[in-house]
Amino acid sequence: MEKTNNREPVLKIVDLKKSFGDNHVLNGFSLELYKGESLVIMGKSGSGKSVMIKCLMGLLDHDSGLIEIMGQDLSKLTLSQLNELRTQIGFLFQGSALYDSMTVRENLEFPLRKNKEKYKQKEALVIEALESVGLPQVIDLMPDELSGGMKRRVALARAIILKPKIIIYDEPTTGLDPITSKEIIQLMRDIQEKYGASSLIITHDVDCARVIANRMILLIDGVNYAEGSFAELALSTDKNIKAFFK
Ligand SMILES: Nc1ncnc2c1ncn2[C@@H]1O[C@H](COP(=O)(O)OP(=O)(O)OP(=O)(O)O)[C@@H](O)[C@H]1O
Repeated sequence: MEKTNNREPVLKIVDLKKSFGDNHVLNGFSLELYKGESLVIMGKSGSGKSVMIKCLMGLLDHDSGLIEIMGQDLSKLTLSQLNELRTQIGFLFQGSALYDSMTVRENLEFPLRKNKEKYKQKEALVIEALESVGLPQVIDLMPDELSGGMKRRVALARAIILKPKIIIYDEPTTGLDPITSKEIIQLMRDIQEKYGASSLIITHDVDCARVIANRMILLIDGVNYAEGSFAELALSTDKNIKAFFK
């Protein structure tokens, strides 16, 4: 049974630990993501952000700790339950990650292929998702006919096509110029509003964090080094925190 309400997190990580041999990447990382919230995670390169995402998507086994998605303990799910849960999570991969040999339409149909009901409505769903990102006209183009910003929009359309309750953004503005970055950030806000989803955003981009974050966590040495609003963290005098806001 779904236990989501405003006070119960849609996503909960408690004391997550993950090592690769002597490389202790996550040493007790925790987070709670609430309904309708945008939570930004910032951490240096190599601090374990991708490892954390892989653990919470069930793509990598964690050593210890709890991961709960919409009230369901990930470690207790069968593969088919896990796959079902994954359909409720939209994922914007670093660098868009569209399939180059498929048209935009085929890229967007891809997440629908395992759901017979949704697949029947694929035309309407593809058009709706493309309209949400302002690009209905590119439906029959190939990815290499699109600009970087358009590719990111199409990738975002693919991430939301199943109307997910949680959207995970991995470096959503990386590789984009400042104006296109602003457009993508605005789009993320529009989508948050339209779909009422909760967003987990991994980013190095301070401007992105400033605009989008309701709350932030700084990940250092595999733990939550600091948490707070953008304004609270940006005013900190701690040198490790200040380093993020230079
Ligand atoms: N499958 C793996 N096997 C061994 N070590 C790994 C594996 N995946 C990640 N690591 C190690 O875990 C650490 C964290 O890597 P991770 O990719 O999570 O960093 P990140 O914070 O996402 O970095 P970036 O911002 O550059 O993407 C690194 O030291 C990396 O070498």
